[in-house]
Amino acid sequence: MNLPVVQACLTETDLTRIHRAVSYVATHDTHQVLAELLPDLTAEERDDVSRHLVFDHTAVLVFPDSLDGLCEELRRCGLRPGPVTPSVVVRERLARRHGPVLGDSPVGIVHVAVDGRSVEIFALPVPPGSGLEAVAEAERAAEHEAHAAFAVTSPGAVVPAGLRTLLTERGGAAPDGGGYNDHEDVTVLYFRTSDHRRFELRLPGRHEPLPDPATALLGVMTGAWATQAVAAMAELRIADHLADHPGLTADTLARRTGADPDALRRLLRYLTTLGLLTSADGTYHLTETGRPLRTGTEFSLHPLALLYGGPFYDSFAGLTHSVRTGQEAFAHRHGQHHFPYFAQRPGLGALFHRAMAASAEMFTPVPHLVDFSGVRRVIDVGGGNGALLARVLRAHDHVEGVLLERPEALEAARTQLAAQGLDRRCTFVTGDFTASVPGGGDLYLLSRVLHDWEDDRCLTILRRCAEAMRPGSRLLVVERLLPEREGAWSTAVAWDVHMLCNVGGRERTEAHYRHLLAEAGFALTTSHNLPLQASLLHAERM
Ligand SMILES: C[S@@+](CC[C@H](N)C(=O)[O-])C[C@H]1O[C@@H](n2cnc3c(N)ncnc32)[C@H](O)[C@@H]1O
Repeated sequence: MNLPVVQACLTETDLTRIHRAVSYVATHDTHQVLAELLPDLTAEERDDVSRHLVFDHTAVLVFPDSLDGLCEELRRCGLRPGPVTPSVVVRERLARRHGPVLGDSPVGIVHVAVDGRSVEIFALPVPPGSGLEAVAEAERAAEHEAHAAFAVTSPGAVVPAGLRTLLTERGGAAPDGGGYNDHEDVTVLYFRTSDHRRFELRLPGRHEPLPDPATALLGVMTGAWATQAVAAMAELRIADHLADHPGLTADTLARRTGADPDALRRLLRYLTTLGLLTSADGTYHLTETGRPLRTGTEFSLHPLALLYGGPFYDSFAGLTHSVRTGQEAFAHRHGQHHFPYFAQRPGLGALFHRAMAASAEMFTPVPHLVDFSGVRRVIDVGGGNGALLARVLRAHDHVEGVLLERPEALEAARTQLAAQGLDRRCTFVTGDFTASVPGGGDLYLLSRVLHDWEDDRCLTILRRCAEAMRPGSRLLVVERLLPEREGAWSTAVAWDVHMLCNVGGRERTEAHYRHLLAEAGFALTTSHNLPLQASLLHAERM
């Protein structure tokens, strides 16, 4: 007997993609999908998130001969398709990507139930001779419409707002459109993970849409304006005025800072939207974010605001030059590397050292993370204004210090340590760490030095240290570490571009430092997290 010939409506590839989606839904729970999509969230954060949402479905776009044929074929495979409904959103997205070739071809949606969840199958019919084969091929390769979807289970506005913040700021996901669907009374928000996978949040009710792509991009593009607004706030010492007299009006502030009242009011309004000030009834107050711009406080960010809005800002305009050539734009723009440039301009040099001290909070735990019992002498190589060495000497009375620096920086260090009564326990040495490093230390410090240089120069500095050290003596490295996973969020990623553009150095992963240290004769033993996303690497001279 001849069996009826069943005409396949889906290609083998599309059928496999549907089966893969079904098996994914059947074998993954909310936790597993979150872990796959957002590996940067901690386990606690994922637990928190999964209290407010559940994994609902995955989606796949296929290209059957016809929508009826698709449902028949799904049934033949043992799947139970629901009714086909038209998909306006996916049709529009396809039309945007492929233009008029799409004509008025419909796009259907059909859901297949899988263990209480579902697979959402979008289908663009591609009958033979329709001319849509190239569209199908391109879409299969790019998988633009594939996504995982979570249904948010907590009603109200608070949870969705918190989820958005956590997913974008901690999870590294980027908003990718969405909108309100009034048939279902659901708001759908799309996100892209850092490795470009797409997921969707389905929120019951109407919620603020995420910024449209152009608005989001404009926000990024105008970041330089924010840098300058903060620098102007620093130059005018607005934070000091408002800290001394909270609730000043723009007119009073203008009189006290010598500014134009209308222009200042406009600046203050912008700073308010940036979160540095609040305003009520025409009076202004500092926020917690604005407070570190006060001068004369420990860890004041005032000098850093001036530096980032000043010479480093100018050279950031040459970032494309840096990217084309691999050379720092600072030297291209100012004619010299920043160390000699600042050295010839004492005001700028002093500003640089004060700016480095602004982040000295990262050093606070260092004296307690290391065993100093057998340490008599600590050598701080490129010690800047001595902020780290001072903390070590203050915490450990029996330790004496040696600070190696360029001549112009040594005075700042001497003054700092003298102000704390520590200069008698410290020797100040002028020198060049690429030529030699003082011997006789039990412990060596290299804080925020290696990130200033490319690998070759780092190896030279590390080898000079190794030559000065006895086998078994220790080296501590303080740096911001790049995340090992490409695409993961970290402040080090932005600073790496700053190092490229302004300094000619780079930020590195822990593995990169381990490799450099090994090349120079050190074994990296442990690492600790420090405040401000810095790390302390412990290495031993082999
Ligand atoms: C980024 S700062 C870090 C300062 C300090 N260790 C800290 O963490 O605050 C780098 C320091 O290296 C010093 N430096 C640069 N080239 C040097 C050289 N060839 N020899 C000694 N010190 C140098 C600079 O003067 C600067 O103070």
